[in-house]
Amino acid sequence: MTTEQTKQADWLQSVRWNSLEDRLDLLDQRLLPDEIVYLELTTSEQVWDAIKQLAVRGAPAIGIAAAFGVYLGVRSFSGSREALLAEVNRQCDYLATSRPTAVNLFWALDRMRARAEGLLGAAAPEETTVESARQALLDEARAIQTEDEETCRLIGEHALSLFEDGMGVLTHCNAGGLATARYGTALAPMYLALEKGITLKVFADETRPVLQGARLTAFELQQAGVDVTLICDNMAGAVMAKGWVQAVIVGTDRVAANGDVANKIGTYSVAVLAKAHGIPFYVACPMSTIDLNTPTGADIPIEERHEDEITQGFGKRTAPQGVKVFNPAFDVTPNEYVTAIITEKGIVRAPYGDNLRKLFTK
Ligand SMILES: CSC[C@H]1O[C@H](OP(=O)(O)O)[C@H](O)[C@@H]1O
Repeated sequence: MTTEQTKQADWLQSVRWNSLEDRLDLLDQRLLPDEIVYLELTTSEQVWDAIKQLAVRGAPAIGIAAAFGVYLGVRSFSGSREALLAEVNRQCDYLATSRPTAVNLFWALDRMRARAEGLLGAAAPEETTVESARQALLDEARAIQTEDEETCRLIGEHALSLFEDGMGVLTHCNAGGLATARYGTALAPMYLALEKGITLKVFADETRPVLQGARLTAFELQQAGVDVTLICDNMAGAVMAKGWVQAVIVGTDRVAANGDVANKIGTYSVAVLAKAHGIPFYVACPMSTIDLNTPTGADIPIEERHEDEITQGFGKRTAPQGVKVFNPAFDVTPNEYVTAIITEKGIVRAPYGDNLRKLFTK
C-alpha cells in the first residue's frame, strides 16, 4: 500500500479522491450515523446520482463532488482538443441538473468550464494536449477541495470572534465537515473553539424530514467531543425561551445579492424565533455561496423533493397513503432576520446589497 492509498485524513472526509484507483470515494451520508460506507465512483452518472440522492450533500461538498465528476466524465476521452472542450461543457451541463438550489454546484462547474476554456479554447496554448488537459482538470477539482478546507477554517476563525466561552449556540441542519472539505461553515467555530479550549454548548435541531441535524451534526460534533444536545425542530423556541441559546448559526446554500438566505427548510422559522428572543442569527458561508447574479431570495430556485421523505422517512410509514404532501428542501430567510453573514474574508453586516458587493472587490 502506498502512502497515497493508505493516506487517510484524520477526520471523516465526505469526499475523497483515490489517486491510485483514479476513483472518487464518497462517504454515503444516507447511512450515517450507523454505518461508515464509501461509495466508489468512476463515472459522472454515478456522481450525479449521489448528489441527487443526498449520498453527498451540503453546498461545498456538492460542488467538490461535481468537479471530480467532470473529470470522471472525460478521463477516458479521446479526440481533438475542441471535442474535449465540448465534452467538458456537456458534462458540466449534465451535472448541473442534479440539484437546483446550492449555488456552489454551479460555481464549481463554472470553474471547471473556465479551466477547460483556458486549456483548450481559441486562446489556449497550442502545446496543450488532450492528456495534459485532462490531468489539469483533475488538478482543478483537487484545488477546489483543498481551498475549501482553508476557506472553512477562516470562516471558523471569524465566527469564533462572535462567541464567548460557555455560550449556548443553536444550529439547524448540517453545515459541518460532512457538508464541506473539512470543518464546515456553521460548525467550523465549534471545532476551532475545541482547539482553543473554549466551551460552546451546541443545540442541534434534528431537521426533519431528512434529519441532517440528528444523523450528521449530532454525530460529527459528538465524535469530536463537542458539547451537543439534540432537539426536535419544534423545540427551538422552548430552549430559546429558557435562555439556553445566546446565538444561532447556520449554513446556507445560496445568498442572494440583497442578503436573503436560502437554507434547509425550517431555517426561516428559527430566524423568526431568534428575532423574537433578541438572539443574533448568523449565517456562515464561503464567498462561493454568495450569488450576486440572484437579486433576491424570491429568485432562488427551491428544490422540492419526493413525498416519501415525509410520509415514510427511513422506511417506516408515518402518514396515510395518498395524503397530499409539500416537501420543499429549503426556505428563504429575508435579510432583515440576518444579523451577519460570516465568510472567509470576514463578517458582513447590513446593508447587505452594498456590503456583499464590496466583499468581492476587497
Ligand atoms: C455548508 S452547506 C450546508 C447546507 O446544505 C444543506 O442542505 P442539503 O443537506 O440538502 O444539501 C443545508 O441546507 C445546509 O445548511
